[in-house]
Amino acid sequence: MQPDLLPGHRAVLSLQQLRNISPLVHCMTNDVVQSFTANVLLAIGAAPAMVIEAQEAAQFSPVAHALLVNIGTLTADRRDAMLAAIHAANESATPWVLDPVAVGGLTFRTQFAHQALALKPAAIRGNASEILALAGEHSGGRGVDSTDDAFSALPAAQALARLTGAIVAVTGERDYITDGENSWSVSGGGILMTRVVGTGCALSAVVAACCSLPGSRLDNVAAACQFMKFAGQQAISASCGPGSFIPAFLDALYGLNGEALA
Ligand SMILES: Nc1ncnc2c1ncn2[C@@H]1O[C@H](COP(=O)(O)OP(=O)(O)O)[C@@H](O)[C@H]1O
Ligand SMILES: Cc1ncsc1CCOP(=O)(O)O
Ligand SMILES: [Mg+2]
Repeated sequence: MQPDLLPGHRAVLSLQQLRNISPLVHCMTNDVVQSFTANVLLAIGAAPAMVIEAQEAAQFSPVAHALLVNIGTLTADRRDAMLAAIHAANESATPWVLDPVAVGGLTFRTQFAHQALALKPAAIRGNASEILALAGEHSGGRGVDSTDDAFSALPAAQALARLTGAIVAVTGERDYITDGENSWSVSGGGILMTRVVGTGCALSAVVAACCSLPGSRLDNVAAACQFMKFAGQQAISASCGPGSFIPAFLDALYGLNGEALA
């Protein structure tokens, strides 16, 4: 059975809090999406900082409102820096989010992802193939892209949430967000969102921002997914291909307002 859609008023509440607090998000993300991720956070009203040196990362994560760990271009040095940042974040109760890019097919990042899972992420955001792989189930995946359907990965997302205590968001044509017991679905967006690089990675950064907000973490993570779906859909209407989508998407995130979301 499809979970209920996140009610509009829940997304509105999260947007108000996001704009009031403007969370500072410590991003440890991949080389491909640094600038896009920073621009998405700024456009929506949060504040990015990409701090990656191990000693600085451990110093910075306790100061930030949230930490993003994205394994898209993982190296041994980055793994060490990420672990240092995660441990420091946990000591200061800073929520951290895992984006398990292309987990499953590649051994080094898969080992790291499992090591990180034991360190209690507040949320995990991935495409369907990534969530299936992380949950130890048979999955497809083609490089960083999913070949599985998000709804088919919902049981794996629920199992992963119960196992780790994280909110798990599995994205695709519809997004599903679960704490293992309760789940929301989020609709919107469009296929053009998969024809530019970094929408998933940037969503994970927005998820991190929303994990720092007061109230229900399940609802706040679902709201993050709703912001991106909604802005994506608006941007698709206003653009004619990937090139014009990106500026339209940033404009739509900047212009998100409660009235439209509700
Ligand atoms: N077929 C689709 N239709 C509408 N939105 C989509 C579709 N596929 C992905 N999205 C949206 O694109 C963004 C990135 O999701 P996804 O492609 O699943 O992640 P990733 O980029 O990590 O593979 C999310 O906001 C998701 O909801
Ligand atoms: C193409 C690519 N290669 C390594 S990380 C990365 C970016 C993936 O971005 P997203 O998961 O948001 O599509
Ligand atoms: Mg991804």
